[in-house]
Amino acid sequence: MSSPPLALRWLAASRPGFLVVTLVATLVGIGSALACGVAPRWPEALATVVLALLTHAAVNLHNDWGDALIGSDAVNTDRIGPFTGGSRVVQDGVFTPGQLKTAVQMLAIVVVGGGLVLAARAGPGLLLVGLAGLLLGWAYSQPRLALMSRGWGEPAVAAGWWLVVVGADFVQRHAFGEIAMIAGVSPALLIAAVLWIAEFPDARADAAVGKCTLVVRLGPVAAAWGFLLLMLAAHGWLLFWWWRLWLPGTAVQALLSLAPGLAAAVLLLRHARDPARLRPAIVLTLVCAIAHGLLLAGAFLQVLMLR
Ligand SMILES: CC(C)=CCC/C(C)=C/CC/C(C)=C/CC/C(C)=C/CC/C(C)=C/CC/C(C)=C/CC/C(C)=C/CC/C(C)=C/COP(=O)(O)OP(=O)(O)O
Repeated sequence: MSSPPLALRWLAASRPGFLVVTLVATLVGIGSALACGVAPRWPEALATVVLALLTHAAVNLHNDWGDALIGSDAVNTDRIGPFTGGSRVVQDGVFTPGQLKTAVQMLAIVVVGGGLVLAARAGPGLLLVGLAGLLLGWAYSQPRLALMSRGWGEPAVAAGWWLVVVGADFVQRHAFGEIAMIAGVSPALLIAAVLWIAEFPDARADAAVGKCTLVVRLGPVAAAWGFLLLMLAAHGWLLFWWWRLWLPGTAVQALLSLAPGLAAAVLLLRHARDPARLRPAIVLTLVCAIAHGLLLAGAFLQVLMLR
């Protein structure tokens, strides 16, 4: 059987399904600025979305490179594809680790170049955001720093996607926006929840190669309760700031994502020790994170339309 075209192979390696969370995070950031009355800058908004997606793709390829080096994906026989255990492009012989590294470097050049152009227009604050985000994405999988192996991977993921919301808002506003800083927290925590639940099927392989994620460190039962806590914290955060009138009245609709989130938590608590049965819970967590971001972005859009 002939293999798919090169472009499609690279697209598959970037794990396109997960890129949706980045698209949604940029929409939350752009929305928060526009809802505050900032006049839209559409070319910059488009550049924000494209650069953020390229950054996420680079981080995913870099992670496949890092996982290939430490061997976690190679020994992983429990993965629930396509959600856990990496893209497997190295293990399936599609690309070598060297090719992944070159692709990451090329994407990094494009992202830094594009980011500098955006920063020249929006202000130097974007350099801070961009640098912090790129460092987090790199340090997560870089074998010497390996945040993912030290129990720092989950906070790094939350921080990375919080920066996406704050950065997308900054590009529109040309300043740091408090609303984006507040609104970015719940989507960021829910994206960390996606990583958290995906660590359950991978835990055996991760532990075998010393990739001590929080799920490996806590063990399945405590980690399942931790997941529930994360769900409640994300939605509780939104409720708190909505109650304090910092978020628009329409933002309360984003609490609807608690339904799939709680369903995922119940399934996880039931099957924490039997991760092969977690596919529905992983899908529900993804639905929760994406729905939450879309409902929040939609809430900002409604404010704009009511003006
Ligand atoms: C030199 C200099 C100052 C440069 C700065 C240039 C600059 C301004 C760049 C910014 C460019 C951009 C994107 C501008 C647009 C405005 C935005 C959106 C700014 C945000 C800035 C930014 C770069 C944010 C990056 C955020 C991200 C996505 C960070 C990554 C976080 C992170 C640790 C992710 C890990 C995810 C992975 C791969 C998880 C899988 O892990 P694993 O457990 O191994 O699972 P599996 O086994 O399944 O593989």
